[in-house]
Amino acid sequence: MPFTSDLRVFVGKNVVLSSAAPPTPATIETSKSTGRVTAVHHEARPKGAYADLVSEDYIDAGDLYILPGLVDAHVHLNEPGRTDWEGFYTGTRAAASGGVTTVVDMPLNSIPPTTTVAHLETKRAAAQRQCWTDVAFWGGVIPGNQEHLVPMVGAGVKGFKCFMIESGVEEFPCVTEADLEPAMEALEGTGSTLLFHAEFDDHSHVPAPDAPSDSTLYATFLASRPPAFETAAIARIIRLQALFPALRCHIVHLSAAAALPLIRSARAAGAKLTVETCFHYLCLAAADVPNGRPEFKCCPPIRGADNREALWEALADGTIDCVVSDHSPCVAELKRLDDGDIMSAWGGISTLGLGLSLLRTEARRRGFGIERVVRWTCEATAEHAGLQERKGKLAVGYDADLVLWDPDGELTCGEQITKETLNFKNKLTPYEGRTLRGRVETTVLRGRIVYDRAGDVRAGNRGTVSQGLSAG
Ligand SMILES: NC(=O)NC(NC(N)=O)C(=O)[O-]
Ligand SMILES: [Zn+2]
Ligand SMILES: [Zn+2]
Repeated sequence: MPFTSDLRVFVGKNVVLSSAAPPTPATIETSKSTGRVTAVHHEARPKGAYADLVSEDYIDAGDLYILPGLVDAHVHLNEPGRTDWEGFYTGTRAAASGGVTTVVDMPLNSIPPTTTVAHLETKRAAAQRQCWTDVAFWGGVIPGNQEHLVPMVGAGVKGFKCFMIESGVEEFPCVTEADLEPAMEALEGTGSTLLFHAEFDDHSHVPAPDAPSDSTLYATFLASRPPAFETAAIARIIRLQALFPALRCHIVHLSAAAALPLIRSARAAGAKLTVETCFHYLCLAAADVPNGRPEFKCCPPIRGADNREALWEALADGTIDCVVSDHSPCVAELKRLDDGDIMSAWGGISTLGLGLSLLRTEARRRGFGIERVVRWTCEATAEHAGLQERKGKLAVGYDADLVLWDPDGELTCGEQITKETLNFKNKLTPYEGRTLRGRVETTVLRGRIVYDRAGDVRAGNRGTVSQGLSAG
């Protein structure tokens, strides 16, 4: 009987179930009560095969592709404390509008930062009933919080971020090796992961005598955070990791291609080292950054076009595991839009909800199929965040998190006046005015529509907040 059926079916001609195969016809059966995938058939079954179902439970994607929902493993939602920069409601809504069904929140920029179990609970409480996606949390390692780390693992954080250079917010100081060693020792046996903001100024870098000094020039900022900061940090990480080989170490937001040989040789020697880069390092280049535009400021910086292409090669060969947004917004005043002072502006780029279209646009130009994009933004990020048993692909037992996606649809990022496609809170982004190819039409979280481009986000279909080892 239709009214008693627990079944909801998604059917498509072009379905990417995982990165293992290019788009193929498929039928995905889901349970409305559990929100999970219950069966996958490798054919597009007609409505007649499900005669009992009411039409809203038989969703035919037609010419749209069906992809797994993205897992964005690096997002700063900043609530509580800096909710005017971004919050759970607006941030996850922006995520859902871009096909992201899970975000993993960074431990800093909120007040308090996620550095104790009590602070984690404060953040979870703030997130309740606000989220359009599933949300999980990274913890933080700061000087002096080492006794809080193992309890935070027990409370469900997916790993820990630390900084090797100042973070930009005083509540989240950077660590020295003296802080790191006990933290790594404490974490080594837990199965957790340590994430490094890998920039370190060992003062070996001497600025060129003709280095620019005008603080509105992008070149001034670029010269102030050279690749040597990243290579020095990564060399230290590799050296430290050798002391704690069972602890997986992860480099967040890699920008400098100069560090790739170090990473390759450490991995070849068996180091448990993983790496992410960001949409902006793959889609932008220093020469395209206008002066006086701090929307393009992030740390480490966007470098040259050759560097960008070397990052693509490293993605292709698996040296870089995954791609994330590092959505780290702030209010307009701190971006110094009034005077364009990039040196004083907040470092962080806003991208949440644009990543799939951005990466697809650039990947296609380089000959990569959509299944590779699924690898880098769904599967590998789910693995990195320890969510790979429920998230990142469409298979029996997995959450029914999926995206109906138009490969040819145009997405214009924020027209000057309406900025209507930018769903995050502070509508400042380096992509403003760009037209991308590939557009999310509908986002489904655990079998329920949470975003529909035509109808916008539907009230009442909210995500839930992670309480434990899965995002849900
Ligand atoms: N305090 C921050 O949010 N920093 C972030 N800022 C960037 N990436 O510019 C980051 O992840 O390091
Ligand atoms: Zn960072
Ligand atoms: Zn970040």
